[in-house]
Amino acid sequence: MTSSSCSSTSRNPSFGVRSTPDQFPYSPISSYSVSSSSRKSGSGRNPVTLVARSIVGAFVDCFTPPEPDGYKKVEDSVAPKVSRAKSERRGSNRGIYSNSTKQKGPGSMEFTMEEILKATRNFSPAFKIGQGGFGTVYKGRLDDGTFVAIKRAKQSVYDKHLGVEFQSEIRTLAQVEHLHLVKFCGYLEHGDERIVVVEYVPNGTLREHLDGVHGKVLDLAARLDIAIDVAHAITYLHTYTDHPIIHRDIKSSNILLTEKLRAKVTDFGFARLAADIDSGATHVSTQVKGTAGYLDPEYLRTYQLTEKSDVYSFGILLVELVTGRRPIEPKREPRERITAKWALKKFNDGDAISALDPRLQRTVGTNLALEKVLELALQCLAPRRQSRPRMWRCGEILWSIRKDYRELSDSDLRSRSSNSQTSASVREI
Ligand SMILES: Nc1ncnc2c1ncn2[C@@H]1O[C@H](COP(=O)(O)OP(=O)(O)OP(=O)(O)O)[C@@H](O)[C@H]1O
Repeated sequence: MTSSSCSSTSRNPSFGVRSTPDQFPYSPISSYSVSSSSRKSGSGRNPVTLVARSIVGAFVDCFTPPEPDGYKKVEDSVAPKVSRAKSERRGSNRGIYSNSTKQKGPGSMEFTMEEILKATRNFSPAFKIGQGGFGTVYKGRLDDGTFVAIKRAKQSVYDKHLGVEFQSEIRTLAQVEHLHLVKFCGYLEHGDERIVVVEYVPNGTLREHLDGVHGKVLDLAARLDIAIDVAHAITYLHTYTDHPIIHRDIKSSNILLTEKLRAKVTDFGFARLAADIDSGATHVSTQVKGTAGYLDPEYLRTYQLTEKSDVYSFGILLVELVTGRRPIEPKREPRERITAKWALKKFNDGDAISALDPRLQRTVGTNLALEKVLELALQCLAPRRQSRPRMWRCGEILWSIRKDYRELSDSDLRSRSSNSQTSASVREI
């Protein structure tokens, strides 16, 4: 098998591909419930209320004013330089990916420049599908007919990070395989060129769908499916063998959708193996990375990176899913600018429904699911990481929310159809 394939069997065994792609080490539990009445009372005794209050405070304390577009990457800005020891450790990996291993053997994941140029028609602008922090993204077609996304690093990324980020993304992508993570197809390191080839996911990003770019509004059932897919993908990363992987940049523009509106998490540029992070005696990360609006305030304060930082970003994503709004909306009136703070205050006041995306239909099932999703978001956004649930637990809770939502929607549908049958027979009489 050559690199011109994006099937899982093309993996180079030396990367240690996991053999169980979509295993999910737990079963759904339907015992999760929300008592909206106790929350409404605002007595302050309900732990959820207490957490809500401290979260609202934390948003005020920790919020960093956004760049004009509200979505600028935070990169290296507050962080000390990578230690020499760390750079050297990373440098020692170069042999795996560098041009010195240019001979392509069976099972190689290294593409040739010719293959890339052919697939993108010489990086034709007509094949360009996106632009991100890493560089330009092209849609390409391999010789076997497979469509792929070809991510070409911009020069500044290469200059600034000396390929570290590239190698980080390659190392991570090559090790993971899960139905809801974009599949890695291969890479190219050639002179100043750094290129990653991944599975092409055809239906745009979650953010585009929430913005209505693709026409049809995502209904709540699809949004719950997406939340569950993402929870499963991150659980997989966090429970990855002995070395949990922390994604570090969970956000709606990093969730790609398939034609069936199922999610695939992408952009491992910032991902780190927990072993990498914790290799120093201090357990302190050397670089703060992520996207404004999604960043864990405790990570910002302490530089300590754990899986719970992804849980925090996931909490922001949950709020985005039910409100439809971006995490930061600079054009809104001040009390609505930080979406999570605004929505959780509504929830805390017993008025969650007014935070619901206005394009979603208001039904009993929708209201209940909305409340439960916001309660979960509240837990994910707890200021102290110890109070946040683990990612697998988020998956379980969401599974249960979806189950209840489906049951309520079905019974709603049944009662509507029996009502319409009754009125039809009344008319006949
Ligand atoms: N695998 C893919 N399949 C289809 N389209 C993709 C794929 N990967 C990226 N894209 C498109 O290219 C765009 C840019 O992707 P990229 O991951 O480089 O940047 P980003 O996540 O949007 O931004 P940043 O890197 O700054 O976080 C995406 O928004 C998406 O439209």
